Amino acid sequence: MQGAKLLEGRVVAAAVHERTRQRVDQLRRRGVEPAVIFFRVGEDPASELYVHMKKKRAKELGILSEVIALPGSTTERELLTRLEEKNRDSRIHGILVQMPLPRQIRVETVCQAIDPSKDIDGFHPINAGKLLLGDPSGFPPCTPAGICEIFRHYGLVTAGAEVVILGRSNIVGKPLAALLLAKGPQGDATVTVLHSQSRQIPEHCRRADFLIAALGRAEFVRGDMIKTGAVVVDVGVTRLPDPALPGESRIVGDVHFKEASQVAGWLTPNPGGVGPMTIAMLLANTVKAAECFAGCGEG
Ligand SMILES: Nc1nc(=O)c2c([nH]1)NC[C@@H]1CN(c3ccc(C(=O)N[C@@H](CCC(=O)O)C(=O)O)cc3)C=[N+]21
Repeated sequence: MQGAKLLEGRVVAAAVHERTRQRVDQLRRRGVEPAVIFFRVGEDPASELYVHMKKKRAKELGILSEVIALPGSTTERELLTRLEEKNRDSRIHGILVQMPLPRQIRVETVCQAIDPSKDIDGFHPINAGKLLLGDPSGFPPCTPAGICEIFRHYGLVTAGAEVVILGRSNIVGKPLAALLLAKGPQGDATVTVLHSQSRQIPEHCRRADFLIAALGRAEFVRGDMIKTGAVVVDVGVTRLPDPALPGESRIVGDVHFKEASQVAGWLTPNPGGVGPMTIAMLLANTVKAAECFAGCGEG
């Protein structure tokens, strides 16, 4: 057995972007200019890169975007004041606050401060609740939604399958479990969520028809933890110094790619897998917010 087929997030993301661009054009014909605000607090090279990529993509799709970069010393109150301004601004359809945030700013407070109808990350408790209840009017979190979109694109059906998720974060593990439990061809799964206190992790993993690694530990998933022919999705992003290029870093996922590619049936590359999907779903959510605002939503 060798040579897992690649789940090319970059290709799927391009298809999502194309549909988003058509929706932007439709909105513009009706006089609505979709617009998004990206808040960034403090100096973090990775955050700067991510926000830059989001802004560049938004521009390509005809979505207006503005980056508000605040100093690392910004207080929670100051950030909330800036958020409230944008909540009230009817020209703005989407608001994102880039994570991670400096210590003095609480993530929960910030997530609750964003108007749920502009919460394109899907982090507000209202949107988290809608997700859990299967109410499609909310915003699904972008990384989990992107993973389901990859499955849909490649015709991979999770209905009835054993899905094992490694990691229980509020951003990936928990919302992904909710999406995969929902009714539908990219749902209806038997979901197991593993975490740092779980026992017999390799045994659980070996039972998985779909294995999603989102725990943030470099190359945690080895070949012997994967069922032959399984679908393996690597969400992890650990930056390690690149031995080949001194001073540079390289991305290492949560999956040992080489070993996994000998056993898995399908595998996401990393980079080029889940990452581009996160941005694609973020901009799709922005357009959904603008459509809802304009009263022409697709639901
Ligand atoms: N409020 C908030 N929402 C987010 O969605 C959010 C966030 N904060 N904080 C950080 C994480 C991370 N994230 C990524 C987006 C794109 C790539 C991506 O496109 N990565 C490229 C590689 C880029 C590179 O070279 O580093 C790839 O995987 O091919 C990765 C990671 C969004 N995040």
